[in-house]
Amino acid sequence: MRTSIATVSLSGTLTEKLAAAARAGFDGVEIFENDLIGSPLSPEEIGERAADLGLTIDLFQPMRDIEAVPADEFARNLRRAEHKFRLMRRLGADTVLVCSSVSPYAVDDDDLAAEQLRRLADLAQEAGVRVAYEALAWGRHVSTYEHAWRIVEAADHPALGVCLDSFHILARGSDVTGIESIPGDKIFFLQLADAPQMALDVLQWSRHHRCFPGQGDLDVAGLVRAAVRAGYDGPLSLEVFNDVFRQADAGRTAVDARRSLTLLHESAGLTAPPAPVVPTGFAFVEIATADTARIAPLLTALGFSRTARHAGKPVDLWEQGEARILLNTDTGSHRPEPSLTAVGLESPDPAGASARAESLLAPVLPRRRAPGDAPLDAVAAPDGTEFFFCVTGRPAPSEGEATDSSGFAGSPVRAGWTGDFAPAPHTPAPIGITRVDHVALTQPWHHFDEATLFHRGVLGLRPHASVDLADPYGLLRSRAASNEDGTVRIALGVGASPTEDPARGGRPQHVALVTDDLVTTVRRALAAGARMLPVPPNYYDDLAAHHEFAPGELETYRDLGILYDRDEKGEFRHCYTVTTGRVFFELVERSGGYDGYGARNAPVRLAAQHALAE
Ligand SMILES: O=C(O)c1ccc(O)c(O)c1
Ligand SMILES: [Mg+2]
Repeated sequence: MRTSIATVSLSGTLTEKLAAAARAGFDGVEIFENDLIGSPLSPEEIGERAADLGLTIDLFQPMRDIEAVPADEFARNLRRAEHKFRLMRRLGADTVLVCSSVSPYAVDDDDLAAEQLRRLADLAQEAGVRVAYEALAWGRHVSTYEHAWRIVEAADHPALGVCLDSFHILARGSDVTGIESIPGDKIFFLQLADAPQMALDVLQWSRHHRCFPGQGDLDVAGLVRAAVRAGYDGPLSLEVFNDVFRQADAGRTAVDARRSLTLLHESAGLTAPPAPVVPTGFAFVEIATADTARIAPLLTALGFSRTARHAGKPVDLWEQGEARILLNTDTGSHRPEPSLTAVGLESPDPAGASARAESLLAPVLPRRRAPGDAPLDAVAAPDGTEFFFCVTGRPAPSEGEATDSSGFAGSPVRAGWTGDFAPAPHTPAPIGITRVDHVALTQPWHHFDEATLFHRGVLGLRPHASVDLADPYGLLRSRAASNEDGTVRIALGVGASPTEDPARGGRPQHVALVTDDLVTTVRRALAAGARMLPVPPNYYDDLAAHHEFAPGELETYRDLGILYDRDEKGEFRHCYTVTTGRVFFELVERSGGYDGYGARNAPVRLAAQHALAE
């Protein structure tokens, strides 16, 4: 279906908003009156600008407090409407949105509302425009779509229909199946917005916390399906009032919005992008550092060995079990401190994953690869982290196929990305780490919703509930996304962080590593010289109040700085290294199907990191 976006959803001047919407691939826009009033361009010039950009003006809005008012008030409203209808002709907009009245003069009289809307529609018809009546969830007497439709049906005028807005409908918990009994040609417009579930006054909720479909908790796709079944064939238009988007870069927001609509088309059973490809594990985590000496000793103490070096680039592969870390010293001058720059995801279909990413407007990265390297498909996430779709340990090609000088088969059938690496002599000294558990990526505060949608839509992960974690200097919001069996887990965090140091390039990220026996692994790490994060004794007093431990168990945890959590399924033991540059490591032991991340311990960890950074 055609796509549209309300100018209120984007930041900037009207011309900036139009340009951003067009660049992101929208077909049309809803023009908010305030954007027009504040523009130096005449209505004709705005219409021309939109047309030059290939955008239609699908809606002009809003007109307020029109209906069910005393006669003298209504006469003034008609005068105002006449003026606006002329403006719409100059602009080239043929539909106007009329919100249900919030006026103190409005009376609870459906017959009067229908009669006055009919007279408004007469005037609109003369001016060659149509009126779409929308029930605001906080309308004085009309606050549901069913009620708005009863009035429109009674008015029975060809230039009068309803505007359905998913926020107003779903925020009130209305049943959307009633939409199917509205004739499709009387649904003049469909506005779409999602929102996180909040126990908030509905007006405040609507004006500040709307988000793009797929970023909140409302079933926007179900509503779209109902409207399509009713026969609606107009644009799917995003109308998102959001404090963050009002400040963010309009170009980026428009791309995020357009991605949301593509995913909405998919979940509503309309057109679908290439199918999602769910990753099946971590292939590698890449840390960039100008100087490997900054991080190599820690990796060694954690039991990693440098097993291979890239044939053509200054990149070392460090391995232990199935945990693989790339140390990349090709950082340029802007990233001297160790930082987490890329994640390799095991993909059953890298080309398919890349095709989906591209159709969802994810920035597909230039290959920057030498001829002969294994092809790697990669995209940039909203925080700049590069995600590679790869296959590790692809079976060696059969006898007789061409091999290159390194002994590996030539492209395209070669041993996956590891085929680009030449083995390095090493003596393994593992300490029990088996694989990567999760990667924690801190997000720029104004890209959190975008990042959630990206990880779900582009990477094929399922987002979990968002949790708020107390930090001595603020609140950290964290939201994990994972595949079904938990072999890929990414924790997205945003908010103040005690160890944030802009001079070092931002907040720390971390890599969590799995061990089946944390106590033994930590002892070995400490013996090998790893510096672990000290945990205050008060934490263990508190732990003793909450749980019973075997004799000596709690003391062991206290000695080693191990944190503990339990859920209905199992137990979680974890601890942290100190931070190096922008990176630290977590060691985790999950047992019995524990599915969380130790959220209750996060405030202690954040405080401990802060204490150390002082
Ligand atoms: O918040 C408002 O006033 C408002 C205005 C126009 C809309 O379409 C809407 O959904 C809300
Ligand atoms: Mg609306």
